[in-house]
Amino acid sequence: MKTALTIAGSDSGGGAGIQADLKTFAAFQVFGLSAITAITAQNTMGVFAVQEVKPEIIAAQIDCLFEDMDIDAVKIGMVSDTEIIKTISAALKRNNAGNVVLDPVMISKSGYKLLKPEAIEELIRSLFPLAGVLTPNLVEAEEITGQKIKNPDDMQTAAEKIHAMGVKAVVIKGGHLKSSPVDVFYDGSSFLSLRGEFINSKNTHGTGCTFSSAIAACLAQGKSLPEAVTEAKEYITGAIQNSLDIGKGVGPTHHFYKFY
Ligand SMILES: Nc1ncnc2c1ncn2[C@@H]1O[C@H](COP(=O)(O)OP(=O)(O)O)[C@@H](O)[C@H]1O
Ligand SMILES: Cc1ncc(COP(=O)(O)O)c(N)n1
Repeated sequence: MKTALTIAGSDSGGGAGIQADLKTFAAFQVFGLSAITAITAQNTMGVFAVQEVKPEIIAAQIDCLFEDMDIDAVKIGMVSDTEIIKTISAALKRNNAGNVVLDPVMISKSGYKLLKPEAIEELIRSLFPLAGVLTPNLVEAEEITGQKIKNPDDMQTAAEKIHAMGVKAVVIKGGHLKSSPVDVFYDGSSFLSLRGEFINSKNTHGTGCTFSSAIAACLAQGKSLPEAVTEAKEYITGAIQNSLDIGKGVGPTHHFYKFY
């Protein structure tokens, strides 16, 4: 069986973070591994507390997995601060990690800062060069490029700017667009528009985590990057269409909608 590692924060509410990533890997029948960067006290209403994991424990989780197993893909989510980012970058380099999907998680849907603003520069410096693909949402792409993004044309310009910053490929997610959510993929040579219908659901907690993990699972299975992003878009669309009315706030998507 193929394996995928998620390096991310724990969401006690189960809809985002490590929990969403492992469920997604399982839905793709890829064996999931995890290195937890932070523990959040979180539910569908918000994030109430965060405890970051010590950098040496994060490094130990990553090292012991690579020492023991072949890891077919890596997804990176919440990375909190500069020290943690440097630690993850060094660990991935010394273990020659491949198929790295970097989701530059900055702010939760409920408005909590999951990345310290001063750490964005380090994220660009240390993790962008290791990423096979970066998956920012509109707000994150605006933060990274310093430009406003209002429509698919702006998304293409932003994708070119981000590619020039040293990532091999980028898919800018359009879930926050006013119009139908189109995601724009760019790998330095061609663009791909991943079109979707707007699904009128309040339960979209963890959509970005689920999408990036689905890309990692497809890469672990040996699919090409364009195939992986296309299949991940199909999967997240189905997961939102079948999303779950669990909790009082923004509920989770249904990771196992293909099975039950
Ligand atoms: N209401 C929606 N209807 C259809 N697709 C959506 C909707 N919300 C998000 N998506 C899709 O889910 C994926 C995650 O996007 P987004 O919600 O923008 O990420 P994030 O969780 O990082 O903010 C993208 O493929 C996006 O197009
Ligand atoms: C641990 C963790 N990682 C990522 C997210 C982002 O997910 P969302 O944007 O849906 O709040 C989150 N809320 N919690």
